[in-house]
Amino acid sequence: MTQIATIIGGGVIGGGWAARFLLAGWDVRVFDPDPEAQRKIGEVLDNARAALPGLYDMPMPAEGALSFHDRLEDAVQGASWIQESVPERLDLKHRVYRDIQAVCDPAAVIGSSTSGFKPSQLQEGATRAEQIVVCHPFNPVYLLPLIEVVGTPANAQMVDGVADTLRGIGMFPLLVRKEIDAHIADRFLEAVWREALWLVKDDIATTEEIDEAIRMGFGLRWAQMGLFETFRIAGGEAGMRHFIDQFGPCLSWPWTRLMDVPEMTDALAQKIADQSDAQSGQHSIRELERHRDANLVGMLRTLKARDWGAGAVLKGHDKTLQAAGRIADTLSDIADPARPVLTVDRAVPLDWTDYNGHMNEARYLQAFGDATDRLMQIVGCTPEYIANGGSYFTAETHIRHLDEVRAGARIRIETQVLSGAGKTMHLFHTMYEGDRALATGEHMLIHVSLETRRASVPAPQVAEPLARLAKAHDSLPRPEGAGAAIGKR
Ligand SMILES: NC(=O)C1=CN([C@@H]2O[C@H](COP(=O)(O)OP(=O)(O)OC[C@H]3O[C@@H](n4cnc5c(N)ncnc54)[C@H](O)[C@@H]3O)[C@@H](O)[C@H]2O)C=CC1
Ligand SMILES: C[N+](C)(C)CC(=O)CC(=O)[O-]
Repeated sequence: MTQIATIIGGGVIGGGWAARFLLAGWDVRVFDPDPEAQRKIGEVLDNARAALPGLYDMPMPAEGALSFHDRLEDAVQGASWIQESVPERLDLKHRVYRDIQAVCDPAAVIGSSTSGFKPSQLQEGATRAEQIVVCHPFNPVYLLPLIEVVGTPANAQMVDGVADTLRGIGMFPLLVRKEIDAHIADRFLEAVWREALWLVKDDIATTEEIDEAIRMGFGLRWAQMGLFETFRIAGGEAGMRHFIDQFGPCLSWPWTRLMDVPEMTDALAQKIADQSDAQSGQHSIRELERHRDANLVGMLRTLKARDWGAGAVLKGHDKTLQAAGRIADTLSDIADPARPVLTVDRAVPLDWTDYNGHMNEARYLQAFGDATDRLMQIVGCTPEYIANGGSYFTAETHIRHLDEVRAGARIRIETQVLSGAGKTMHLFHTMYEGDRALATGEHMLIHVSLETRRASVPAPQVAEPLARLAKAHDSLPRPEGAGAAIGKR
C-alpha cells in the first residue's frame, strides 16, 4: 500500500521534502496557508524531477500522488510520516504540534526540520512527546543525502525505525547521540557564517571573494573528505598527530572571532545584500537552484563512480532500487529469455545533457556501455569472473541516433544477442523512451585473457549462459539497422 507523508509548511524546506517523498513513491499531502505554496512547490518539483532520478542507475518507483489541503486534519489523517517545516519559532512549532496531535495517527512519526531547536524543547507540552523527533535536512532536500536525526529518552526506541524509513527514501541518517543546539552540521555552518560576516563588516573581503575562497579550494575538499580526513593528509606522511603538533598552537592565535558576533545593524545587512546582488543578482533564484542542482548532480555522480562519501550512499540505494525493479542479475532472473533483455532502465542525468538541451552523443555510448556491462553480468561475466582474469573488450561499435531525449526522462535499453559463440559476442541494443526508439548500438566484443591481453575462449560459466541466450534470441527477427554502415538513408 502506498505510504502517505504530510508536509506541514511547504516553503524552501517543505517543498524539498515534498519532492523527496513524492519521487520515492510516497503520496504527499501539503498543508500551508500560503496561497503561493502550490506554485512554489510545483517549481521545486520541476527542478527535482530533472535532477534526482538521474542520480541513480536504476529506475525510481512511480511518483506518488500530490495534494494540497486547506484543513489540517484532511492533510494528516492516515499519514505515517508528518514532516513539520514551519518557520524557526518555538511557540509556532508548539502550536502546530498541538494541532497535529489532536487529529493524527498516534503511531505516526512527527519529524521536525528545525535547524537549531533541541528535540526536548520541541516536545515540551506535547500530548505525546515520543512522537516528535528532529529530522534536520539540508537544502536541496531532494538531492542531499544528509539528515540529522535527534531524539530524546522519550523516543529512543523509535529512532532506528525513523532512520530506516529515511534510508528507504535515499537519505543518509546521521544519528546525533546527544541533543545540542543546532545539532552537528549547523554548528559548523554558523561558525563559518560568523567569520564571513566579520570579514564583510571589516571590509576585508566582499561576499564574492569569500565565496571564491570557499569554492575554489577547501569547499571542494570538504565535499569529498570532510574535515578530519582532509587534515590527516595535510599532516603529510606523519598524519594527524603531526598535523595537530604543527598547527595546534595556531588555535590560540587570533585567527578566528568565533564567539564574537557582529551586531547585525541595518547598515551591515544592507551592505551584505548589496554585495550579494552585485555578485549574483543577474540570476533568478530558480536559475541559481538549477545551476546548484546540475553541479551537485555532477559532483555526486563522480563520487558515486568512486563509491566514495555521499556517492557510496547513492550506490547503496541503487541496490535497493534494483531489488524492487526489473533489472536482472543472472539469466535465471529473466522470465522470458526469448525476448530482448532489459539491460538499462533509468532516468537521464542532468550532467548527461549538453548545449543543445538534450542527451549528449557521448552519453549514448555510456548508456550502451552500461547495457553491455549488465549483459556481461547476466551471462556470468561477473566482477569475480573478471577478477579471475577473463573479460570482454569491445572491438567495434556502431551507434545510430534516431530521436532526442532530455534530462530526467526515463530511458530503457533492450538487448538482443545476435551471436555468442567462441571468442565473440555480438550485441544489438535499442534505447527507448516509452515506445519511442531513441537510438541503437551494435557492438562486437571479444573475450580476452586479462593476463595475456589476447583473445581467448570464455570459461564454461560464461560460454554456456551466453550460448543459451543467443539460441533463445535466434528466433527474434533481425533488428532493423543491424549491420548497417554509415550512409544516406
Ligand atoms: N532554509 C534552510 O536552508 C533550512 C531550513 N531548515 C528549517 O526548516 C524550517 C522551515 O524553514 P524554511 O523552509 O527555510 O522556511 P520558509 O519560510 O521558506 O517556509 C516556511 C513555510 O511555512 C509556512 N507556514 C507558516 N506557518 C504555518 C503553519 N502554522 N502551518 C503550516 N505552514 C505554515 C509558510 O507559509 C511557509 O511556506 C525551519 O525550522 C528551518 O530552521 C532546515 C534546513 C535548512
Ligand atoms: C541556515 N540554516 C541554519 C537554515 C541552514 C541549515 O539548517 C542547513 C542547510 O541546508 O544549510
